[in-house]
Amino acid sequence: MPVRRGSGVCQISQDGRPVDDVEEQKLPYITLAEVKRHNTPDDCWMIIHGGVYDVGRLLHKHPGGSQILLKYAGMDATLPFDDVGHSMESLKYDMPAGSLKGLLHPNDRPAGKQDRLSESEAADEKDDGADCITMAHNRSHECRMVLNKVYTVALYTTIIICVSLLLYTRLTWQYKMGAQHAMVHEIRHHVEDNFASPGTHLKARDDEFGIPAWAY
Ligand code: HEM
Repeated sequence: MPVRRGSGVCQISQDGRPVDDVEEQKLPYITLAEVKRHNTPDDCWMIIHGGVYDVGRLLHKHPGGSQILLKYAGMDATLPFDDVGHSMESLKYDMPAGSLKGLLHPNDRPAGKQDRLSESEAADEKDDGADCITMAHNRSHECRMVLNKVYTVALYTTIIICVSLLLYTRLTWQYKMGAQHAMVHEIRHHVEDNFASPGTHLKARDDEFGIPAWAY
């Protein structure tokens, strides 16, 4: 007998307990071929998380509309069901009572996919979750390692460029100064040779123009 619980309906066993556990309901296995046969608006089944549901009575009550459900008639709708963000609770409480016809036959389950409906397999799911967290952790660690390398290479490149610029500036400056010194020497000798006795008033001129001693 179906009764309302929370926002939806759940099944009650013969001794009056709510039947949440699928194993308790002794559901039959249903093959994929059988599910595929129920693919019309009047006879619409679909597989969600390993459970085979008759969604006929949900069609016109479904908040997301009937069209979207019909799109997956006779098919495994687990991925779109999850993508939209439905919770597993939704399957239990929003699905009209008696909609769960059976479990998808193990031979027809996608490899590596767990049936979330039985407890032992729910435990496996937990492990899967832990695996996912470990994988995500490892990935983020790898990402950080790669980023560290990128930052290190960028830092060394910047240092090399700065040092090269400094060296270049220093060499250019030295070259320019050398050329200036040579010019000053040349002018001085020219003036001394032609206009003055060595070292007389030119020294005064040098001081006047601020030409330092090291320039000679
Ligand atoms: C067969 C079992 C399903 C049940 C019991 C169910 C139940 C619900 C419920 C209760 C809502 C409104 C609140 C919520 O987002 O949880 C909803 C919304 C919706 N559902 Fe489903 N649904 C089922 C399957 C599907 C499937 C297979 C699809 C395909 C993509 C789907 C698409 C949607 C969409 C698009 C919305 C509207 C979401 C929004 O407007 O935010 N549903 N469904």
